[in-house]
Amino acid sequence: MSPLIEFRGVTKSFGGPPVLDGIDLTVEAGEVFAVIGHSGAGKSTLVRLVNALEKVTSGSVLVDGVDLTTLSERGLREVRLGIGMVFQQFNLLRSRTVFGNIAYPLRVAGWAKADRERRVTELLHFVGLADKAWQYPDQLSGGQKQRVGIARALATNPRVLLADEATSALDPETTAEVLRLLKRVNTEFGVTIVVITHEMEVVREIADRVAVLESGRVVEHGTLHEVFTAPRERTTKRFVETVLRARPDADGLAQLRERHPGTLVTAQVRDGSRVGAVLSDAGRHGVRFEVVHGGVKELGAASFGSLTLELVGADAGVVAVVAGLRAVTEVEELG
Ligand SMILES: Nc1ncnc2c1ncn2[C@@H]1O[C@H](COP(=O)(O)OP(=O)(O)OP(=O)(O)O)[C@@H](O)[C@H]1O
Repeated sequence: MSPLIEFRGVTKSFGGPPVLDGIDLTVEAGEVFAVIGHSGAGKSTLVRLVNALEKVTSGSVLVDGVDLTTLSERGLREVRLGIGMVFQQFNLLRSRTVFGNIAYPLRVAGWAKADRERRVTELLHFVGLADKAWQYPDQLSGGQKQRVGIARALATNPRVLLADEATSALDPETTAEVLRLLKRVNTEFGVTIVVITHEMEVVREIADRVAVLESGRVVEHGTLHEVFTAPRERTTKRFVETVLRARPDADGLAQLRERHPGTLVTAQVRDGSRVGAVLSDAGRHGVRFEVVHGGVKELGAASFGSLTLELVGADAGVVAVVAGLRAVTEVEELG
């Protein structure tokens, strides 16, 4: 892979204190890169720098090796042609049909009528809306509108798709559908995707790598696996916990204790961590176990999660099982 988008020491201010402060990030060609952060962290500003809707205050943004600060307005227009954008509120033209919306950027780019029709038809099939070509945006559901938005963004064959909170206006099921479509855009067309979101579930579903933005700074970044399984920063840990409640909180623990007087431990579960093998051996130590909290989710090609277990048996047996678990994964005894 090679860098397609690079932020080098980027600072952006609108006159007051910086909204982005010393951003160094690289998005590789062909990946899905997510930027997660709370409202006001600077996410939208970060993507607007990529298609030069905003200009850096200092530092530089490179797209395909070209420093945007060196380009004329004409040069920037050319770069923008290679970048598609998908919005939270879809931004469709209400007065145009689905077909007309998808064809619009092709008109602007001067495509001939026959080429436009071929391309739009192709895209309508790709996003599964061939039967809606002559409907108007107001006749569509939110998920359908976003599929039109994605088709329109892809019309001119961009190399990069910027999706700014593209699923934030959608319910969870529709969100999953739209994310699957974005993933297909990435795998079938090789389009590099930058996803801006405040939802860790979106990151889990789609991203290869993720950066966590807080008050204009990247506080943590890494592969999906790194960030989910070993988050370092408080903000990141909180985001991860929104996807998977790693261990019971204080109230939950108090309730669990009432029902489960045995030893409570939380064990991390990953592919190949052999937690199951250790537990199936617990009987040999005279220990029974019960899963009382937790969950396991897919993370790219792997699984991750945590299980809180009640272990019941003689002290020596419980100690042996906990030692067995510790030999294969991280274990926390809940006090
Ligand atoms: N054109 C502008 N002029 C002045 N301040 C701006 C401008 N655009 C953004 N800001 C400020 O920059 C900060 C970051 O905004 P930004 O929209 O990038 O954050 P965000 O993480 O995308 O948040 P949200 O999800 O709420 O949009 C905010 O404090 C915002 O008020």
